[in-house]
Amino acid sequence: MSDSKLREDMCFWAASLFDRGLTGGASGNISVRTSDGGLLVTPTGVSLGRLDPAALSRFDAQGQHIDGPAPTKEMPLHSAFYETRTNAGAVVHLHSTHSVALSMLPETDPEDAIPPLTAYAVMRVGKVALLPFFVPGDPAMADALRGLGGRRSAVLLANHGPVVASKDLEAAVFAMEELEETAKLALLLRGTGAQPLRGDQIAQVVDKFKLDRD
Ligand SMILES: O=C(O)[C@@H](O)C(=O)COP(=O)(O)O
Ligand SMILES: [Zn+2]
Repeated sequence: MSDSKLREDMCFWAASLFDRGLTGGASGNISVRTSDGGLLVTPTGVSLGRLDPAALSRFDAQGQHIDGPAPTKEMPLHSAFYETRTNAGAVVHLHSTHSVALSMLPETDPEDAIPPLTAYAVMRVGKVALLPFFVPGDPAMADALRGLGGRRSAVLLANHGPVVASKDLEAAVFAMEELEETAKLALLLRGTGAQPLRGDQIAQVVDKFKLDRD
């Protein structure tokens, strides 16, 4: 895909996420792989609702900032995803309300923070690891992600928000939407005795769609 189409897509999806209230203020950030192996990255401190396609940060394939404004402070986290999941084509981080709420509940399983409530969540999101709280921009967050060895395409940062990597930007946005909807369902169903999918049901979905889920 051309650089200009990627820029347009980033601004389109960023505005769509912002307009739907999935992240507010200047929160959240997005990066996308370019055809030359570099990255286009949202600038720090800018609302996802007001991105300018001509004002995105650009990195070369060696990870050097080559033009555009200063990138998101979460660049180490985005880089850690690309390092450990070599087929990742996009990374999206938001402060979506229900996911943030779930990250703070004592019963949230750090190994499986977004419960497998529906087949679509299993297909789009997979198992989500809960990472501890870090101050935004702390490179230690990237080290914690590296510690997962690329086994997870989505993580939930405690008291902060979700981060998703996927093959391209549209897939990352779809996964993020499903992660947030599943977190919302989990909160709605809290204390009702509602059951997530059983292991054998998850295995059927994994088998049919040839997914990775360990
Ligand atoms: O929570 C934070 O401060 C960051 O993780 C964030 O969401 C926005 O930071 P920038 O991308 O540096 O604007
Ligand atoms: Zn954030």
